Amino acid sequence: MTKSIVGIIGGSGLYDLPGLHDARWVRQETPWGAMSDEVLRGAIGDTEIAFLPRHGRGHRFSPSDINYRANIDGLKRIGVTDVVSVSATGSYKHELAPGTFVLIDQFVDRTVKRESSFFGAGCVAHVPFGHPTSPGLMDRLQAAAEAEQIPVVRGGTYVCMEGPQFSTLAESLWYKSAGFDVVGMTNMPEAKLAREAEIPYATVAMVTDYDCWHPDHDHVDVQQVIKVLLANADKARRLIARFAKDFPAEHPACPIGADTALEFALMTAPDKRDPALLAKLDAVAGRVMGR
Ligand SMILES: CSC[C@H]1O[C@H](OP(=O)(O)O)[C@H](O)[C@@H]1O
Ligand SMILES: Nc1ncnc2[nH]cnc12
Repeated sequence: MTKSIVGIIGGSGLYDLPGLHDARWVRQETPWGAMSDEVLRGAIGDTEIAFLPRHGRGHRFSPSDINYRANIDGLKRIGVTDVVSVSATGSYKHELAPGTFVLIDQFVDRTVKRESSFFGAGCVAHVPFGHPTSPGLMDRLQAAAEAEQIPVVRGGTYVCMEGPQFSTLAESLWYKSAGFDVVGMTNMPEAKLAREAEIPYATVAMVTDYDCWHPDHDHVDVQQVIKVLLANADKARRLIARFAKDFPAEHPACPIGADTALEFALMTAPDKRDPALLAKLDAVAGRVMGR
């Protein structure tokens, strides 16, 4: 049996998680460098929680500067079995108005300058990623939302741009015409790395604006984003608290096998693997090393 530890990665506007018992901020070292911040450890009900503010307390890291590998590796070292990301996003759909929560089921990665894999020269791996978020976690988030009477939209495509500037009008119209639902700057490569680390991942996207395509909203600015974030932060915390409280003590197997993603993924022959890289992969790939 693997004991559940629920990881929450808080995005813009969500830099702590009040209401944890036995709460303490804990520093976690990783071979990939520094995490965005210390991790807030504690519990909600009987469920152990590890909360990480993605941009660091005080919002110190821009989306391109976040050390996503350190963040995911650090959570893995702590024993986190499942991760929920809470993220601010722009919307490409009239019906996904500011204040709407969307459970993301697909991503499009438009980032260009981020380390997006733990693997590479010396140990090559290809994990399946057709379904990047875990339907098991989405079911539980949906149930938590229903219990808290928080409306959520199930399913949506999140396009991840590099930023930090918001989109041009041409980009915004392009993403909208492609059928994407929301835009953000952070969930890639985070979700890819979680999959490589065999941690089921889900995203609650909080719509904060209509980006710049909307005829009544000429451009997006941070002030407007923060206003919507603050108005919805309480709702997000209630959703997370209920989700965590109802989470099973034993890690529930991911229905799409995100927690065994490395099973057939390693390509490099055992005798050709680079010992230095293997040493760094002890947490992420320890389960399958030596095969
Ligand atoms: C403050 S608006 C732009 C900022 O917010 C989102 O971050 P997160 O996903 O961590 O909530 C977006 O991706 C940008 O980083
Ligand atoms: N319009 C937008 N574009 C990119 N990231 C965002 N985060 C919140 N709103 C956003």
